Amino acid sequence: MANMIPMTKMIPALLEADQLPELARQALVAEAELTPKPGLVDRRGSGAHSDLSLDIMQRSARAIAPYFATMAAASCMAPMDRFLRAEVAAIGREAEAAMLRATGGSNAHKGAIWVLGLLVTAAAQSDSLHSGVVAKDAAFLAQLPDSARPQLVSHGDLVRSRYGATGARGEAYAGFPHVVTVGLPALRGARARGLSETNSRLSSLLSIMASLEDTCVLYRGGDEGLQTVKRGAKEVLVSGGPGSAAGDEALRRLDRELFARNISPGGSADLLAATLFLDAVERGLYDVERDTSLLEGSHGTD
Ligand SMILES: CC(C)(COP(=O)(O)OP(=O)(O)OC[C@H]1O[C@@H](n2cnc3c(N)ncnc32)[C@H](O[C@H]2O[C@H](COP(=O)(O)OP(=O)(O)OP(=O)(O)O)[C@@H](O)[C@H]2O)[C@@H]1O)[C@@H](O)C(=O)NCCC(=O)NCCS
Ligand SMILES: Nc1ncnc2[nH]cnc12
Repeated sequence: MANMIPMTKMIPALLEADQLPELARQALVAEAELTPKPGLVDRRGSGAHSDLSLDIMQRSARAIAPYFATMAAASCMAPMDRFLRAEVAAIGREAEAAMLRATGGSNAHKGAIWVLGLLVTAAAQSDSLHSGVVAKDAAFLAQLPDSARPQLVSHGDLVRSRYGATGARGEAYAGFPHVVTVGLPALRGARARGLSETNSRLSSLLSIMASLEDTCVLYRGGDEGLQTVKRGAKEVLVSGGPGSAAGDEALRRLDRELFARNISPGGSADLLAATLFLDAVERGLYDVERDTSLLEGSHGTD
C-alpha cells in the first residue's frame, strides 16, 4: 500500500495532507466513545448490537485509518475524475476488508469508510478547508461512476426498493446535508450556548437522528422504527436537550426503547463522525505534538 504523501502538496491554512487520516481516525474514536448514545455502542456497552463493542469499534478505527492515508495520497497526485473515483473505491473496498478482519467479521464502519473516505479525498486536494466546499467536492467525486461496483445486494439496496430511502449514497450525492446543514450547526450552536463538549456532540447526533433516513434503522425496524428514532430524538431536543433534566430523561427513554426494539442509528453515528471531522478540519484543530485535540471532551464526564 502506497501511503506516502508528497511533501510538496500541503493543505492551505493549518493542515497538511498527512494529518487528515489521523483526524478521520480521531473522529471515529470520538464518536464511538461519546456517551450516552441511544442504541449505539458507547462507553457503557454494545447498545443494540450483539457483535460490536467499544474495543471492536476502536480496533476497526485503527485498522481503516491507513486506508484514509492512501486515499489522501492518491488524491494529492490526481485530478478529481473517474480514475480517482475508481482508485478511491478500490481503496475503500480494501478498507472494508481490513475492518472485517479487525472485527472478526462485524460491520463496524462500512458507512463511515464511505463518508470519511470521500471527505478525506476531497479535503486532500481542496483549496479551501470550508466544510461546505469540501462536502461539495466530495459529492462530485461520489457521483462519478463506480465502474467496479460488485453486483451484491446490500441492506441499503433492500431498503431502497422497499421504502425508497436513498441512504448513504443519497446523502453523499446531495453534498452531505445532514453534516453541513444539520450536524455542524447543531454542534456549534450547542457550544455557543455554553453546553459541554459531550452535550454539544450529543445534540449534534440527536439533530441528525431527528431527520435522517437511516437505512440501518429502516432495515432492522422498518418505517415504524424510523419514526420512533426521529420522534424520540426530537423529543430529547425540545425537552431541553442533553444536559437538561427533562432532556436527559427523554434520552434515557429513547435509549431503552431502541434497545428493546433492537434498533441502532448507525448511519447517524457515521454522520456525527463526519461532522466532527469537518469541524476539526475547518478549525485546523490537529495538534501534532499532543495528538489529542479531537478526542478531548469525548469521555462523557466533562
Ligand atoms: C455507498 C456504500 C456505503 C454502500 O451503500 P449501501 O446503501 O448499498 O450499503 P449498506 O451495506 O446498506 O451500507 C450503508 C451504510 O451506511 C450507513 N448509513 C445508513 N444510512 C445512511 C444515511 N442515510 N446516510 C449516511 N450513511 C448511512 C450505515 O453504516 C453504519 O451502520 C453499520 C452498522 O449497522 P448494522 O445494523 O449493525 O449493520 P449490519 O451488521 O450490516 O446488519 P445487521 O444484520 O446487524 O442488521 C455500520 O457499518 C455503520 O457504519 C450503513 O450500514 C459504500 O459502501 C460503497 O458503495 N462503497 C464502495 C466503495 C467506494 O466507492 N468507496 C468510495 C469512498 S471510500
Ligand atoms: N457507535 C456506533 N455503534 C454502532 N454502530 C455504529 N456505526 C458507527 N458508529 C457506531
